[in-house]
Amino acid sequence: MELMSNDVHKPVRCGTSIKDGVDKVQFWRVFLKHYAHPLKDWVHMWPENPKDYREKMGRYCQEVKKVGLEVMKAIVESLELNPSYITKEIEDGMQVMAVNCYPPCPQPEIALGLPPHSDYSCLTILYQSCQGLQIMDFEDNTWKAIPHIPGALQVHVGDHFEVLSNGLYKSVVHRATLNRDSTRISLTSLFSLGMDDKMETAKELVDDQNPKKYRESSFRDFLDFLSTNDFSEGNNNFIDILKIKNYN
Ligand SMILES: O=C(O)CCC(=O)C(=O)O
Ligand SMILES: [Fe+2]
Repeated sequence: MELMSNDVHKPVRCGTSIKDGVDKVQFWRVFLKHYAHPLKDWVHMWPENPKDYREKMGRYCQEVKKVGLEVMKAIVESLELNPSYITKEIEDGMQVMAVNCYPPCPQPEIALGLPPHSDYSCLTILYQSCQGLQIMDFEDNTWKAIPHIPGALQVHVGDHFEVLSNGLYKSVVHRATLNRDSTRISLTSLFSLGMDDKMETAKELVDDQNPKKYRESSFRDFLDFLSTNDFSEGNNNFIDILKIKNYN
């Protein structure tokens, strides 16, 4: 498998778990990840099999990007920021597509497909083929299963919108659970600014009463974090290293 790689900086790669053979704890997942925007820059690097993969996934990526942009613009507007605020950077930004496959697991109660985490993105749009996604409800600190509704897409705020909004929006903590008898597939589309564009808290949302709560960071900063973070050692969230301690 020529695309197998633990190098998280590769624009197209597949693997098992998160960094198989590197992390101490392994997760019950096989995945393919690839960049998707602008499509023409990346599509030739995607798998050639199945034969219609590039065409169908290309279409999905372009359509889901349109939905993502609408939602992201609405969030920026809800923060009462100028509508043109970072819109161009978001439009031109990165789109990463993760195709996750979780095979049937003989002991689903003692394993996970993915550990609890929040996404680094501004926004994530997820499709699941059957139930398995859970989100942490901080009202009562319990996991809530996201029901499988055919054709429905799940939308998550990611770390970079938590940073932009100075914590008015919180990134969604989620995990992937497993099924005993069936394979589960999810398609995760992550939208962020460009590779080296720093996401920072909107200046309009910072004043004496509301000090800046987060450090700025880019998608590349996240990848550097991912390449060294061991998900078995607890403190796994990118957002936690962005938090300015006195204010969080
Ligand atoms: O498979 C799922 O439901 C979750 C996938 C996910 O969290 C991710 O790809 O970041
Ligand atoms: Fe995720």
